[in-house]
Amino acid sequence: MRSSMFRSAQTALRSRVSRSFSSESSPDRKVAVLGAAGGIGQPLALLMKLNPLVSKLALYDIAGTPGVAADVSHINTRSEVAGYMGEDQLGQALEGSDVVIIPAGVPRKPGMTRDDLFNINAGIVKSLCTAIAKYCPNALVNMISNPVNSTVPIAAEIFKKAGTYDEKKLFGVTTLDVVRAKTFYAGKANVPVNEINVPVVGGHAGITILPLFSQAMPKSNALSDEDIKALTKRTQEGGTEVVEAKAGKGSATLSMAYAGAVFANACLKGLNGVPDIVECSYVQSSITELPFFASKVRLGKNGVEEVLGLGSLSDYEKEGLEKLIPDLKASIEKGIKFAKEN
Ligand SMILES: NC(=O)c1ccc[n+]([C@@H]2O[C@H](COP(=O)([O-])OP(=O)(O)OC[C@H]3O[C@@H](n4cnc5c(N)ncnc54)[C@H](O)[C@@H]3O)[C@@H](O)[C@H]2O)c1
Ligand SMILES: O=C(O)C[C@H](O)C(=O)O
Repeated sequence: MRSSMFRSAQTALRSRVSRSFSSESSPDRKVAVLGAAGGIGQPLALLMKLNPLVSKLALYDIAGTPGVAADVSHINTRSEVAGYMGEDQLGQALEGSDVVIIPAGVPRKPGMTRDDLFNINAGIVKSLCTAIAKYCPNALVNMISNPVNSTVPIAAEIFKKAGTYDEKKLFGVTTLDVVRAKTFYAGKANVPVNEINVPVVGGHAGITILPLFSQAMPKSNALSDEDIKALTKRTQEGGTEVVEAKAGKGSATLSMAYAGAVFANACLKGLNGVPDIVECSYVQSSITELPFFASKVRLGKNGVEEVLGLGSLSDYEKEGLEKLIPDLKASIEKGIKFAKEN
């Protein structure tokens, strides 16, 4: 009698606990991080381990993942963690993935542009995307490796060649530009940083990064045209600011891991059917003459549900948009050419 009372009390307690951690009842989701032992990869692995929407976390790199995986796996959160090292284990890392995040590749040093990374990173992205097409063709791909303006078109071409391309599932991660725009705007306009929304459109390099401060919410009347120009320039050069401060030790890693985790979380929520998930991302697009463009995107069960338009732009932003088109076009064409020829 007492033991059956004890058992039913235990069952009630267990269901109360599982209700209070509603994530435990959210669907199983596998996330793979490719380049997981790197400067971005490690803190991103940590942040994804903290995400209750993740049930399996696969950490892949060419070296160093057993240690990172062992370390992260001791954290008492939902996901099971496994490390995979070397090409032989790439298939296993990818199989069954819902979201694949790619921060694999070399970072900039002072004096370099993101395009200077093309020669090395294009090849890395090509081989990783070839494996994605084979082992998890339905996964949402979050591309972080630079130059994003070219690596996303490369990925699209590789998937087309493999016959698995779905434009709804390929994303260039430009969230760090949004994170920066919000931080810099809050500092200047003296508004609470956690309430700010600023769309950033275009691409992810120099003048192709176009923050739309005219659409910033909450609005601030305290900013002059000169302030907006300075904020725009700082957002466009945010990556270079970090590269120079790190003085040869790489580029943004911690803020990028945060931004990557924010974007992956949005993808997971969309997959799980949470409504109204909108983030800026560099995706296949028809809102300008360019085949790829970053703008606000509504995320859903299949990835991109809707690519949102640009909204109304200030004259300064219209000018910025016109200027960025040839730059971004050239980077897209370079990526496509590489993928077609290699
Ligand atoms: N999209 C963005 O906003 C953004 C922001 C910051 C950095 N980045 C880019 O992210 C990339 C990574 O930066 P990082 O600072 O982490 O560099 P890092 O050198 O610290 O780490 C890169 C990792 O990639 C791994 N790697 C190399 N080739 C690989 C392969 N074939 N398969 C799997 N892993 C491989 C390396 O072993 C290393 O661990 C760079 O290209 C950088 O420019 C993009
Ligand atoms: O600037 C870089 O090279 C890295 C990244 O693209 C960034 O914006 O921080």
